[in-house]
Amino acid sequence: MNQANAMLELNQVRLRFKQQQVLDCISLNQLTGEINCLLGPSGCGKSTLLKLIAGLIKPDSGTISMAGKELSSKRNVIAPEQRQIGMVFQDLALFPHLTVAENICFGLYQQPKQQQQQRLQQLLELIGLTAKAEQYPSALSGGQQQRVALARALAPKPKLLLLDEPFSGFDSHLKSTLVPELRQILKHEGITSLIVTHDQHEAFALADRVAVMNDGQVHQYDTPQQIYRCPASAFVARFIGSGQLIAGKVTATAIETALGTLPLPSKQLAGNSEVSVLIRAEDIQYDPSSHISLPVVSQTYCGNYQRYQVRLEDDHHLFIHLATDLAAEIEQSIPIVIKQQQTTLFDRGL
Ligand SMILES: Nc1ncnc2c1ncn2[C@@H]1O[C@H](COP(=O)(O)OP(=O)(O)OP(=O)(O)O)[C@@H](O)[C@H]1O
Repeated sequence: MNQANAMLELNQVRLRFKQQQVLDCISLNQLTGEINCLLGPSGCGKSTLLKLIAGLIKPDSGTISMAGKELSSKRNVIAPEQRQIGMVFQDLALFPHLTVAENICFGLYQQPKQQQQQRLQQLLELIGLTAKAEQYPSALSGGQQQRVALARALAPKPKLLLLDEPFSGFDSHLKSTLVPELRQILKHEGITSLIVTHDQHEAFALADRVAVMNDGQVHQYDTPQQIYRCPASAFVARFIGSGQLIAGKVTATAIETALGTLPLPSKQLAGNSEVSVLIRAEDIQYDPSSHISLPVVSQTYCGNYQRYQVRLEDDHHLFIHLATDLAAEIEQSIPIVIKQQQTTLFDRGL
């Protein structure tokens, strides 16, 4: 990684709230112009980390730097308003008594009027709301308000933009258009952005790199492709793509599992014969010629596929996705094969 090109650097950042270690040794290195996401379950520390970067909270130890300049450390904390960091919070908080144009120009008051107008027109065009410039927020849809909040944060050209769950409260249909739109706007502006989300699909669609967090720690910081293909921990494997772990036994030539024999991975766990094997629902296929047949415990119709919960020999349950025309009943056995491109193993019990 090119350190000279880093916009945001977090080095071993730690924070406790009373007895709870909320952030534990967080190190990240975000490049200029990159979009990164903090992804993790509720309560893992994502928003707290954003507040530390914004300067609203001070770390117990570690350092936060932006463009090579130290922003926060035990001895030194630069005030939030002096950080050149833009923020969009969950509740958007547009000023209801100001028009769209006035909201967007809010952070530009120190600039000459003509410059303000130029930036305003540029941003209105970018967010596709030129016709709404004189409207008040109450006359806009949720998606339009979200775009205005984004334009307001982008207006002063911050060095870094922090967005906390920018799509919370939006339905999945609206999200599917807003998410790629947001990425396009951020890339067009070239603004380094860090976005908090608990939604994997959102993170994968938005980010160049994703930091997967749990219990105040970053488990993996990598591209969406690497995180999906090569999860660094059992937590990441389960959290991303609804991965499931089943028991496996390593022999000299293969891995024996309840779903059959799988090839040995290129990278093995040292000296461990009892392992957990990552299985994704989409890697399992219906095959009438298979000698492995698993009884159905429950089924859910999901439109373009059917989600079955099946029982393994060791009584553990597994989810598989099969074509909707199969229509298997409860306790009926389904013959399946596993088609994995690669085998991913973890220590048993993780
Ligand atoms: N001011 C505070 N005082 C004490 N504990 C706090 C405070 N703020 C957050 N916490 C605790 O810190 C942990 C992390 O909270 P945080 O809001 O950062 O999580 P999150 O990952 O953003 O969750 P969510 O996705 O639900 O917003 C939680 O256990 C929370 O209860």
